[in-house]
Amino acid sequence: MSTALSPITVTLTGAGGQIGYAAMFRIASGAMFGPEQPVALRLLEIPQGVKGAEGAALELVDGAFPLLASVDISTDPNEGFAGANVALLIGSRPRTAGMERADLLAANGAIFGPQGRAINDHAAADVRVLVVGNPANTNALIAQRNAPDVPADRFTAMTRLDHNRAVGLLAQHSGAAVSDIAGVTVWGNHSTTQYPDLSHATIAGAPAIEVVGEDWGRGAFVERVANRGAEIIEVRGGSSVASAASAAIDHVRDWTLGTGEAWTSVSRYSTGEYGIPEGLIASVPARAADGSWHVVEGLEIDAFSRERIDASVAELVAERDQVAELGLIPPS
Ligand SMILES: NC(=O)c1ccc[n+]([C@@H]2O[C@H](COP(=O)([O-])OP(=O)(O)OC[C@H]3O[C@@H](n4cnc5c(N)ncnc54)[C@H](O)[C@@H]3O)[C@@H](O)[C@H]2O)c1
Ligand SMILES: O=C(O)C[C@H](O)C(=O)O
Repeated sequence: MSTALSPITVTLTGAGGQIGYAAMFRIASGAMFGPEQPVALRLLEIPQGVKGAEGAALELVDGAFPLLASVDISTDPNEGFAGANVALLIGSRPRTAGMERADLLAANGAIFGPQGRAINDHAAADVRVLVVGNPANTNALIAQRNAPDVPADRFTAMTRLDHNRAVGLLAQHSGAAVSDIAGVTVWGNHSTTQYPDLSHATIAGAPAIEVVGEDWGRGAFVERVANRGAEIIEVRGGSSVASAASAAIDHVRDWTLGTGEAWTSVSRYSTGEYGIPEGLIASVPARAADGSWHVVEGLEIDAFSRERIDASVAELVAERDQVAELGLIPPS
């Protein structure tokens, strides 16, 4: 199919890895921007991962995707982010045996600092960044703080997978359809301190917490969603891949095309909403319109929710302070 629209350039880091592989074919097929919008893919890897990206690029050719305008592979962030409209930062340094949290943050700082600078200097003026690689929120903070010329609200981290998990598990538990569920929020960090909150959620218009009961809705449900990543690792023998790629596509699609009245969960640059310190990349309820996220404001937060949100935000503050001590973000 030929079309008059010019391609949107999407740069994927970690393109030779699992999530990159699962994401790129769906992006090429139109799942991210719709069935009319061509895409140009830029695959950014490190030398050890480049063969995986090359293999995927061969398969992209074999997919004969009508919307796929081009595929380029690079190991140089300055080249890989050149002209990027959307940057999916998936590649990161996983925690290995014996590694302390500070070592993990330092190793990722060495990735996300330079990538932030490359985005700052070479991406398109409208660039939108989604960080998937863990620890996603603090990696996004590092990238954002190293990109002073890019508006801060263009940097986001992925809590859409947590949001989708919450919606999926709520549907499964209640027997409702996913499409009947609204108003779920995941607050805080993409970690086990996150708070999947049903206080404002509805199932077919009825308050979710009344349908499922407070014991489950504020007990087992919260723990299951927060620990779902570990559950997947235990059952699959590896961390979530297709659901993570799908959530990344949902996040960017909503950001670009809008959510309408429904809200979702996005880790975005805080401007102080709900008492979250300014400058943290924290998960909040948000709608998207005209290419921007808008925090859903005015939700009532009861004592239980306040405590859970504060605990997750405290973890983000601690991570921020650690990367500041390591010199990975410039002083504020
Ligand atoms: N936020 C979320 O909800 C969520 C969900 C699932 C996984 N994750 C995280 O996503 C990340 C990727 O997962 P995966 O399963 O694809 O891992 P993977 O190991 O299969 O792939 C990672 C790829 O990143 C590449 N890479 C490493 N450093 C890079 C750099 N500086 N530039 C470009 N590429 C680089 C590696 O070579 C590798 O090919 C992990 O950190 C994982 O923990 C996040
Ligand atoms: O939990 C993990 O370590 C992987 C990933 O962040 C996930 O949520 O599946």
